[in-house]
Amino acid sequence: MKRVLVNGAMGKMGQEVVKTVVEETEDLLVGACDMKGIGENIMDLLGLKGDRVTIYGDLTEAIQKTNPDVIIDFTIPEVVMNNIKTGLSHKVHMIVGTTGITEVDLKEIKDLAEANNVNALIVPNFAIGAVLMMEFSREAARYFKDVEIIELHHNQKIDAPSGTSIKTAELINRNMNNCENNGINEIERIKGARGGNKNGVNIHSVRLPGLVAHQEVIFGGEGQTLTIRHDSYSRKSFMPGVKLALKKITDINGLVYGLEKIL
Ligand SMILES: NC(=O)C1=CN([C@@H]2O[C@H](COP(=O)(O)OP(=O)(O)OC[C@H]3O[C@@H](n4cnc5c(N)ncnc54)[C@H](OP(=O)(O)O)[C@@H]3O)[C@@H](O)[C@H]2O)C=CC1
Ligand SMILES: O=C(O)C1=N[C@H](C(=O)O)C[C@H](O)C1
Repeated sequence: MKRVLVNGAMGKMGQEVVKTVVEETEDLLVGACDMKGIGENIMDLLGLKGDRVTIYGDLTEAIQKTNPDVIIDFTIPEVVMNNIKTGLSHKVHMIVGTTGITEVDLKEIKDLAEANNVNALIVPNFAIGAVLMMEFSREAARYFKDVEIIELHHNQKIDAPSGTSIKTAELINRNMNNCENNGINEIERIKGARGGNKNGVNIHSVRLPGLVAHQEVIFGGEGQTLTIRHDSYSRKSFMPGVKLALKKITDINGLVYGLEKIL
């Protein structure tokens, strides 16, 4: 049984994770941290049965008061690296779903995890379908020279493009040597109309109420296109991945990036 602290516990993902840890795992929720509900009992707030779990407003204090084995972080890109450093330096394993972690950050996380003899599992997308969509896209990239990504999310999402689309572009780029430029001098009449570009792959971000988390990867070739699409219709789609991460966090060694590595 692991002692679990959820950071960002009152957010959209955090609440779902808290419920899942309490109701669907053998692990023990010992702490919660968020900017909302500080001092309150999250069990009451979310209508859950069990002992009191206080919401702290400061991660260091939460760690000191609750002595967790694992922190699950779903906060915001601006603070996630600080959270990871705080957790690892207190020798707590980190499971991180929050976006905004760069390749440079990953190197720093790896070193810190190893120095403190704890593990960090960084997962851009916990939905198994999304992991497969990324894997299939990486494979398809061997056979096409042109690709664009459309990612679509709920209108409360603060960052763009999504972490998933960035990881997809990185994976595609490893297998596609020629996705940089088709040689046309394009005229972009409205700035941003052609999206942003990561590793030679254009990414277009849609934000609308009604959506949860969706992505299309469209490959183009002569006379044909191949579309690989994944849809998360509810945040429940991420929970099997979170539970798997919780199960495996003590078995991995140092830093692991991506759910596919522990499937
Ligand atoms: N890997 C995956 O599979 C998934 C990843 N995500 C990512 O997870 C992150 C969270 O998403 P979501 O739940 O939708 O976002 P929310 O905005 O709903 O939740 C974030 C929560 O973190 C809180 N928070 C902000 N700063 C801190 C801090 N310093 N310490 C503790 N808590 C803090 C926020 O409080 P307040 O609002 O008061 O600032 C809020 O309650 C995003 O980066 C998102 O992209 C989302 C879904 C799946
Ligand atoms: O903010 C979200 O909702 C999501 N964020 C992650 C991302 O940016 O890729 C994962 C998923 O798409 C949901």
